Amino acid sequence: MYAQAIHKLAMDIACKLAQGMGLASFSFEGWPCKFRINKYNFSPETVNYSGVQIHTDSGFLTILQEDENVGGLEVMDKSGTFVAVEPLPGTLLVNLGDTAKVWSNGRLCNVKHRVVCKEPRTRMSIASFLLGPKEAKVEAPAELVDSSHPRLYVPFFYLDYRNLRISKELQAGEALDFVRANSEKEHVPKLNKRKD
Ligand SMILES: O=C(O)CCC(=O)C(=O)O
Ligand SMILES: [Fe+2]
Repeated sequence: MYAQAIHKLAMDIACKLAQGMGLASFSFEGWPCKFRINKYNFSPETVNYSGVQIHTDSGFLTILQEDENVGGLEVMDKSGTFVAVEPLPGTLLVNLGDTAKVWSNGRLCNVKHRVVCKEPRTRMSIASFLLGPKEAKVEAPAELVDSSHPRLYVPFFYLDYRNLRISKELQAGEALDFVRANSEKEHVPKLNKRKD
């Protein structure tokens, strides 16, 4: 089954990322996946218009199966320039989200991206998101925190953070400012407390 295979792949990639950071025994058990099939009804009227506005993904990592024929995905590079991702049949594309940035204590980058209508053809994509832990808080493991790498973000529940992004309408990673450690913004304590 596609969903099972992609979930396993997402877990494998996450484990390899953790291994690469010296955390060979870190487990992503209990980090759920969510799947979304995107259909863009692009037409002559929508050419050059936005299909999906600039955003980061809120979870840990995303595996994108892009349309094999119709491009449109653009990824922002370090200089702030959008780079088009051309369709490449037989490949999957992986990008990291806000949760990866927090979990890695700022070492991994949450990539900004968007979809633009390039041509008047229907475009499909499948996005598979490895989100944040369901029961535990999102936080950098102790191994990634020391005096030269102080903890950058206060631990939070993934769902609270996702709701914060939605309520503040900050979809491109700016909501991370609200969970920054030593933030002078007042809203950190206002992250909704979970009832359980
Ligand atoms: O359709 C795409 O290529 C990207 C979709 C996307 O960024 C998303 O669903 O978060
Ligand atoms: Fe996305």
